[in-house]
Amino acid sequence: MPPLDATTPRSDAIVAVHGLSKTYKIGFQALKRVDLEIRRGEIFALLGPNGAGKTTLISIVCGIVNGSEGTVTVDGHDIVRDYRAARGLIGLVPQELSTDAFESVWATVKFSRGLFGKAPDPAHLEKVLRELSLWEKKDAKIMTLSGGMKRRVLIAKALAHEPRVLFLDEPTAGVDVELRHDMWQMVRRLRESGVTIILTTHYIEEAEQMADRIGVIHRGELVLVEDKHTLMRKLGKKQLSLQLQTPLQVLPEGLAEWPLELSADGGSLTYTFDAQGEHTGIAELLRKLGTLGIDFKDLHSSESSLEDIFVSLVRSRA
Ligand SMILES: Nc1ncnc2c1ncn2[C@@H]1O[C@H](COP(=O)(O)OP(=O)(O)OP(=O)(O)O)[C@@H](O)[C@H]1O
Repeated sequence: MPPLDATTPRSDAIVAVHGLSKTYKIGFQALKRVDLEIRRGEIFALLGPNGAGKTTLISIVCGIVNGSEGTVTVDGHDIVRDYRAARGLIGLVPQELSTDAFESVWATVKFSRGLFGKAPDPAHLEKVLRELSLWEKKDAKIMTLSGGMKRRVLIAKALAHEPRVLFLDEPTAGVDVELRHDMWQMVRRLRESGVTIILTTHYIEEAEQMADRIGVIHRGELVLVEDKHTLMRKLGKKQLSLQLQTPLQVLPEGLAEWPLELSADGGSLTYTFDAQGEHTGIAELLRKLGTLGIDFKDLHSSESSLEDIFVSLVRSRA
């Protein structure tokens, strides 16, 4: 099925992926004709269960893995024909640090910039290190840093050559809450400075907090690309819970046609309805309860989270 993306006019795209497939040598197809356009200046979250193909997709765009079919351009530069120009626009924050542990923070970040043939710019590197709260550690050897600091070094390395597009592969996997929030703030600041951000994550909360748009990848297929708020509105459900004055033993017959659930103790009724629908049915339900003599002492409503939506999407395709 093609992704449900009616949202991206072409001229906006800073990364354009068309018909991208990847079959690994062992014959496993990790990506199936993926079409995706990332808009200039957005934060795009790529969600998917383990093994869905997120890292494969990122690795192809960054030139680490070769695609089998299809094209990818970064700001108009084809990643194969025009590799150096395309790669120079990209910063990649991988999951693991593979830098020499005996190097200082400053040396490793300086080296990263040099890799892209950029002229030395100590002022830029200082700015990056300061923004990541690494300036005090600039002379420390990588091996002496905490796990959180090492993560920051990964980001500093990726930003050393002033990329226009930053890929973050599971940026906050295994980091504590404080660092996670610091990272979110940093990502937002980067976006404000005009950098386009693409992140993969298992943490739905991260996508919910950060992303402008969300792509869901499942078994190598991009099954959906949508504006975050539209996604939550479109696929979200709302629930109305009523705390009953007197517990019910069973759901009365008069309510059989309503999508209602009675709690195990009979003390509350939950009504699930389409959050987007014009007609919620709440007024009728409350009238019906009145005529049946069912009184309630409290009521509250809740909306499904992105997590509920994601789980039901992936489940429906299992
Ligand atoms: N070099 C390889 N050779 C063969 N199969 C591979 C190779 N690299 C990845 N795969 C397979 O391709 C599929 C997609 O892997 P990928 O790492 O892209 O998934 P992912 O969505 O990033 O998963 P995770 O969230 O676990 O990191 C997996 O089934 C994986 O086993």
